[in-house]
Amino acid sequence: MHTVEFQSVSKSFSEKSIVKDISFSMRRGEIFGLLGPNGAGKTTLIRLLLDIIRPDTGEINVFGKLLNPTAKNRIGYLPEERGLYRKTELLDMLVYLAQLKGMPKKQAHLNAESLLKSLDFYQYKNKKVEELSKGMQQQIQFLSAIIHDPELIILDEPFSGLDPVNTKIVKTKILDLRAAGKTVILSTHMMEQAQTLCNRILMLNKGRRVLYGTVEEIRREHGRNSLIVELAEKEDLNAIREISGIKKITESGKLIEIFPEMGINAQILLEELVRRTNILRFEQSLPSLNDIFIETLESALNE
Ligand SMILES: Nc1ncnc2c1ncn2[C@@H]1O[C@H](COP(=O)(O)OP(=O)(O)OP(=O)(O)O)[C@@H](O)[C@H]1O
Repeated sequence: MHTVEFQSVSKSFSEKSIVKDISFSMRRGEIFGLLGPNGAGKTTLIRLLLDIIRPDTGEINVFGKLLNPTAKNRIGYLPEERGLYRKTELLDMLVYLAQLKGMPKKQAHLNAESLLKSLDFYQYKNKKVEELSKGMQQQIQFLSAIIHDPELIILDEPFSGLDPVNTKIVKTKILDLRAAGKTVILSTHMMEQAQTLCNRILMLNKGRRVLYGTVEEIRREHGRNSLIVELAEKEDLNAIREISGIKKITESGKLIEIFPEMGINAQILLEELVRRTNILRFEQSLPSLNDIFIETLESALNE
């Protein structure tokens, strides 16, 4: 069973098509990246998923069924526009939010205490939200999205406004959620975070699906099919030049990058290299998600 499944979903506002025939599915226990430039339709897609707006056509299933009020209590949402009860004390607010999602008060209390402790915020439990720094408020907002122990957690730009230390803390929390079998949707413009955290991604551009798959698959598909090799001895470079099927070799210090000719598999080339030279290290050169993001948008511009 998929945690979330969109089948040919489309949505227009005032006859302007915003989400165009989108299909994808999400598995339990994965971090799913929702990527795309400003205005691509990511928030609209999240609103569709949360049943805040309805699709014009297509079907959305959550936890294997059409979205219903019980399912909504199993979802946690950190919206892009933040909003907390500023005059309320931390612990009380978290308990209240969990109860709103159907959790009994006693359990809500236990959860709130445990989460506050996990971020080392327990000492602030009786502070009002407005007395906290912006970064702390941001983290409290994150906690308020998971206070009721949801199975599906939607995080819209969870790192915005956080310094590197707090970014790391939130990142660790997201990984903990995945380890606990939760499904996490991460909508972000921070490609580095998406690359390291996400199992799979969906990238939208102008409401259309332009990339979809595992990060690994997508990086390989967009790979340059080149090899980066560290040689024990520089003289080996001459031996490499004698290998047929190599289009180009570039050098950068101890590392060389070898570009095979069209139709030549990098793996076969590697076997030849190992036979003829003393290789200390090799890796297949893969583009970053950031490079792929830019390349995909640029090629869409030229269409
Ligand atoms: N309720 C609405 N009525 C009319 N147009 C809307 C509505 N909601 C969204 N849009 C339009 O849909 C498009 C996609 O917006 P959306 O907020 O989904 O993009 P996004 O990918 O989340 O962007 P960002 O990264 O900037 O947050 C935008 O052009 C926006 O103006």
